[in-house]
Amino acid sequence: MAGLGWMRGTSGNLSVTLGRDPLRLAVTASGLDKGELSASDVVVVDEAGAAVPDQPNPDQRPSAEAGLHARIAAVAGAGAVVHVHMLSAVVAGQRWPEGVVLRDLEMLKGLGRRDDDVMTVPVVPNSQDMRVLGDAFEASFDAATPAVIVARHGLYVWGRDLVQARHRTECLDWLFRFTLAANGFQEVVA
Ligand SMILES: CSCCC(=O)C(=O)COP(=O)(O)O
Ligand SMILES: [Zn+2]
Repeated sequence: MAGLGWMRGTSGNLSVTLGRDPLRLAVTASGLDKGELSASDVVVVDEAGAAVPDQPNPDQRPSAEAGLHARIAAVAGAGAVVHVHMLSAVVAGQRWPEGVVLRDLEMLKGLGRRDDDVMTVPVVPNSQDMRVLGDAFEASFDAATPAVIVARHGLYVWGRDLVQARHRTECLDWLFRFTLAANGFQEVVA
C-alpha cells in the first residue's frame, strides 16, 4: 500500500484485532514510515486506543488514530483495519460529501456486493478527537459497507484480516477512480 502511494510521508496506519474480551488491537506505532515497518513497530492498545501496560517496546506511542481503529473493530467486528491517505478517496469525498455512490460495477464483488448493487461509502468530517470521529463513524455505519471516508484526510477500510482489508482497499481505489473519471475528473486518475 505504501508502494501505491497511499501512505506518503508517515501517513496511514494499520491494526489487527488480537482479542475481544477485553478488546485488544495491535496497531502501528505513530510517526513511522509505513513502508518500512518491522515486527517491533506495533503497540498493543485497548478499546480506547490507549497503550496497555507491559509493551515489548515501551518507547513507541500508538498511532494517533488508534482510537478509531478500536471503535471500528468494536462496532464492525473487524479483524483488521487499514487507514490510507488515498487521493482518489479524498477527492471523491470532497466531490460527494453526502456519500460516494458506487454502482453497477463488477469490482463491487471485491467488497462482498453484487455487480448490480449500489454501495454508498459514507463521508464523515475530520476531527483530531478520536471519540468525535468514532461517533461520526458509528452514526454512518452500515454493516454491508466496510469503509468510511474521512473528509480531507483519508480512507478507513476493514475486513476479517489484513489481506481482505487490503484487497478491499485496492478495489475501492479502482471504484473511486472509475467513478471520478466517469464524472469528468479524469485528471485525478491520470
Ligand atoms: C502526515 S500523516 C498525519 C497523521 C495521519 O493522518 C496518519 O495517518 C498517520 O498517523 P500515525 O500517528 O498513525 O503515524
Ligand atoms: Zn491519517
